[in-house]
Amino acid sequence: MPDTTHPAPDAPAADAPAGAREIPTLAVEDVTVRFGGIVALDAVSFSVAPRSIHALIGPNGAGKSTCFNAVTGIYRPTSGRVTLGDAVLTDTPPHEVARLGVGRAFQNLALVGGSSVLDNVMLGRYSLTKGGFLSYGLRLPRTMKAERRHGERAAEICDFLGIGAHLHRPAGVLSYGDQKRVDIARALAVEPTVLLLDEPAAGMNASETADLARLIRDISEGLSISILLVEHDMGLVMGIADRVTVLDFGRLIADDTPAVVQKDPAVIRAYLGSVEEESA
Ligand SMILES: Nc1ncnc2c1ncn2[C@@H]1O[C@H](COP(=O)(O)OP(=O)(O)OP(=O)(O)O)[C@@H](O)[C@H]1O
Repeated sequence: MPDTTHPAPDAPAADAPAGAREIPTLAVEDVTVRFGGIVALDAVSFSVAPRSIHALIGPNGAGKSTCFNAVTGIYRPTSGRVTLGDAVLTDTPPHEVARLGVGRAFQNLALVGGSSVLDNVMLGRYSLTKGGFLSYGLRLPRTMKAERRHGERAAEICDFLGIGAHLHRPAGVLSYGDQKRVDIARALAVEPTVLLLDEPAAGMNASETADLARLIRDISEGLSISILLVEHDMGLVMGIADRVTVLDFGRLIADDTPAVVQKDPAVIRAYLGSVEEESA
């Protein structure tokens, strides 16, 4: 992936919800999620401080994806709640969660490969419009003016992520690293106050992962938003996170700075245990 060389885009357009960029705390409060007899999350609580890079880690099956899905309203917790400032995300339908300031990039690229980079990023933008996707389909004059403005903003975000040169190319022909950037651009197109990144380094080699670490720092510093990151690459996590929450079998076993978490005996045991299970 190329380095990010462009300055951060200006503050969001006037009709974007993030407005003057007050960044609220994301709080997971005593959240339990059960699937039949499986307790995927067991009374988990932690907070993502405004403008921090916060990692959520744990061995396979620890409950990380379940936690992301609870934050984005895809799963309803059995008990507990998730708040973003005053908004209760767990009372909000999934399609409204983006509008409240939560952007999510996915583990498996969910791009429309045959559509242009710009069109893919604009898909994120439609959640900000009053009429949504349908009003654009009808091509009303007012909506076409708004579409131009949204298109300009989407292009700015792509510039910031170093993919501005590819705006009109089909997303599917880009390198894996650049497709990942398109996915992140689409998540940023909702003008989030918190960006959720689900295993962004999966499938990347060491040099792509180093580029990604720089990109995540650039997003954090340039856009001044919070980032919650699920990631298995410990080098990446420990290198960029301000704080690390560790889950094991659905329970929170550590929540501290990277330096403290790395030395935590419960964390070491959880990871060693998972390695022993895999090799047994
Ligand atoms: N929709 C579901 N139905 C039933 N069980 C589920 C569902 N989603 C997750 N689980 C179970 O909940 C537990 C936590 O799974 P989850 O996918 O959240 O873990 P994870 O930490 O994201 O794992 P990985 O690192 O492998 O992606 C696992 O036991 C999993 O099998």
